[in-house]
Amino acid sequence: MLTIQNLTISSGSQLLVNGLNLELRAGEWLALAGESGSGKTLAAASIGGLLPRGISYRGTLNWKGTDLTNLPPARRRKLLGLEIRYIFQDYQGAFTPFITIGKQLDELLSTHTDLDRHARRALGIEALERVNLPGDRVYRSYPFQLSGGQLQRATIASALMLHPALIIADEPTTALDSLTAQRVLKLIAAAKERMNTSVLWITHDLRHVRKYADRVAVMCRGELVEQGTKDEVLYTPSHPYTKRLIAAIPPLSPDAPERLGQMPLSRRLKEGALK
Ligand SMILES: Nc1ncnc2c1ncn2[C@@H]1O[C@H](COP(=O)(O)OP(=O)(O)OP(=O)(O)O)[C@@H](O)[C@H]1O
Repeated sequence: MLTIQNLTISSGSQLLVNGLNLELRAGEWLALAGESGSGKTLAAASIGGLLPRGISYRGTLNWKGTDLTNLPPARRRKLLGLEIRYIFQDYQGAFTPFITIGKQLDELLSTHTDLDRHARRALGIEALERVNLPGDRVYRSYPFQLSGGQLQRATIASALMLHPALIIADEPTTALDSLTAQRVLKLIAAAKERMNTSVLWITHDLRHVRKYADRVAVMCRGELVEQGTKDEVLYTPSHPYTKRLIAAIPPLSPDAPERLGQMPLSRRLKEGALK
């Protein structure tokens, strides 16, 4: 479905991502993990043509047989409205501040569908209710009237509303408290089940990976150092960097750090340090 081959991203002479190869299948949740600065965000941004100014790339990006590197702007806008949707860590910037959530959902629907005003409103409210928000009220609200967690759920409602084939989620839970983060993960997992949506989940936190991902790819300093099924990467990591990343996962229970720290890695994982 999505194939990335030999993706190289640079800023002037500085190489930021080096020869990345990745494949994402329909209905699959791929976690792209790695420490801050390892190139995850840039790799994900290149898929939608969203690289910052001054950053260039080469390589092959293929989406369902379409070459993403040479898309005309109108086709790219349509692709990003309908088929591939991003969810970012900075959900505060996802909506324009002084336009109601409803109007912004309505604009998206009127751009990409032929639905009439009533059907668009109903669909917008339904999308908000699917992410457990009080649909009618949030539809009439301005972004600044919502809490951080509500706003992130509204961005997810917007991203899922048109049943995209791929969600690219760039650390969407980092700024949320852990309960809200769990809720967001569950919402995306439910959408994956319901609509066979593929998920590219960018994270530096491997704790969430065990529960939700099918496969894991690990980046270090711009290079892919390891990829495989979740179990392969988490339980039998082969690269020293992956081993360090897993060893650095904080234990879940505050009263058990020493006990967990003394356990062999495989047992720590099984005991839930990665839930
Ligand atoms: N606009 C830019 N201009 C120059 N260098 C950049 C730019 N954006 C990112 N970089 C550099 O590219 C490298 C990869 O950055 P990227 O944001 O992809 O990392 P990341 O793995 O997503 O990190 P994080 O988890 O902190 O988001 C870093 O060294 C970063 O400093």
